Amino acid sequence: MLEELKRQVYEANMELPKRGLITYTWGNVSGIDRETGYFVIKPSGVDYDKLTPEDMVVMDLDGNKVEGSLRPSSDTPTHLELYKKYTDIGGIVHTHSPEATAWAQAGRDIPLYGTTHADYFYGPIPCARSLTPEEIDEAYETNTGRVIIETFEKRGINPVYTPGVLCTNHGPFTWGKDAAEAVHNAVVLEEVAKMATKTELINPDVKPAPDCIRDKHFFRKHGKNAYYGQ
Ligand SMILES: O=C(CO)[C@@H](O)[C@H](O)COP(=O)(O)O
Repeated sequence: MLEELKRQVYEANMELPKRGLITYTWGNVSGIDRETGYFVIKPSGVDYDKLTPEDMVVMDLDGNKVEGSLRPSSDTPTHLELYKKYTDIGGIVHTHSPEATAWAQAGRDIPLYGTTHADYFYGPIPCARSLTPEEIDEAYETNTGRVIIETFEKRGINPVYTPGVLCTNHGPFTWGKDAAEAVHNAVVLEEVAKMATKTELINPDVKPAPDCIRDKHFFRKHGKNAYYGQ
């Protein structure tokens, strides 16, 4: 089932090593078919050079495996929480890309310092709080998804306009209208993280760009209602 979605998700997963975003199996991509409510995700722990479209695992929104001989990614519960909450999201990526993961480990938002950032993210890329020991022991990946949602709700951030987040002590998650766009946003997030690190090294007193740069660049590229087909 969902052979075309499996192919799209497979190809999106294979883009991660091509773009230098992952080492070994440190990452995963999924995509959802909103008609069936099933989503397709990379299997856990499989080397990327051994992956095939047939290896992709099909899950339902109750967290049950619908099809697939392999175990779904260990981050599947995080993808699941985000798909259940945000019906505009069609694809999700998680990586341990080094620049973005360094900001996540530092527990810092990535400030909006320039137009490259503003073209894709309407404001700082938020860093979700670390999980409590109880949350980690209870259900690490599920609670990672819930803390992402908590971060966006508490800070009034629109996940359609800011399609990415850093998870403290872990790494970045990005999303988009489909798996390919989620990967595109993951690549941009890593580049923006790299630029921000260098920006602060060059000028430790640097201030975020004015809101007019954010507004002009983001909405020029995405429009107020064009994002995700809204
Ligand atoms: O953070 C972790 C493990 O600590 C995960 O994100 C893995 O890096 C990816 O695992 P699989 O997708 O292969 O299960």
